Amino acid sequence: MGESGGNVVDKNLGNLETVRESLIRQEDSIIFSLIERAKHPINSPLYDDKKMPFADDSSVSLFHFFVKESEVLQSKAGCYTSPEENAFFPENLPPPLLPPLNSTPVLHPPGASININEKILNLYIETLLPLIAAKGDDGNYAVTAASDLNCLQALSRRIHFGKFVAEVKFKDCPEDYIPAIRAKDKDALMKLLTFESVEERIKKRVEKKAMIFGQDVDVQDNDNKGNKCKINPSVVSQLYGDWVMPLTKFVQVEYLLRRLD
Ligand SMILES: C=C(O[C@@H]1C=C(C(=O)O)C=C[C@H]1O)C(=O)O
Repeated sequence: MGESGGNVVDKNLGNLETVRESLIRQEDSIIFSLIERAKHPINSPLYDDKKMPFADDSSVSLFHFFVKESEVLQSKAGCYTSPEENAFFPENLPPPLLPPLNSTPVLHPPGASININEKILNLYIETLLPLIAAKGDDGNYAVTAASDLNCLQALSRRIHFGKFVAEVKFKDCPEDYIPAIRAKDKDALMKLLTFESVEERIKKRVEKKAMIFGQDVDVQDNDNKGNKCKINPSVVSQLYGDWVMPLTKFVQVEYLLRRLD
């Protein structure tokens, strides 16, 4: 679960720089999880609700079953008491078995419950998987599902971190945001919170990280040029540009719209 480096939950929120540092650290988690997933081919029967009927519930895929049951366990262990974690199947999750830690909530409650995991899940299966996993079937379905869960949780954590980014931006300059929030002007909010130069730097950095993290390392070979990458670095840059950053900004806008409730 969460390892966003400098947990923002029970410290004060810090500033935009601290929040951005956490996003940078989360890039590593996302890229490593994608590299792990790329070890296996797509394994499409895993996602098919008709190919793997279960005795208890024949209408869900093994993937769905794996994610849902993992979240049941994680919920009992208290994972979803953290505002950084959002479940993919939040309905009817069991309560934590341990008493909650005392922490001061950082997020404004109406925006804290924003959850766009359904969108993330669909995009992951429909769009991202075919870009990072080769065609084919190696039969390792359960291991593949565990790997999917890691990718999904890393992506979800990063995208929903937009709530913390938005909170910091709002606190820094409430006078800029309040008129746009009152007017429910999504375009104006999007403009206020967007920093194009930061986004360009992120796309370049994740591409470079994917190239470095995805190399084979040989002790005798100092020059890794020509090494094949385990995931295509330009796909990671595309993933961030077309998807991760737009969704993080979507979360930021949704959060800000509820900021004065
Ligand atoms: C997260 C931020 O807000 C926006 C979204 C970004 C992202 O998702 O990485 C990057 C820059 C901003 O346009 C930020 O300002 O750091």
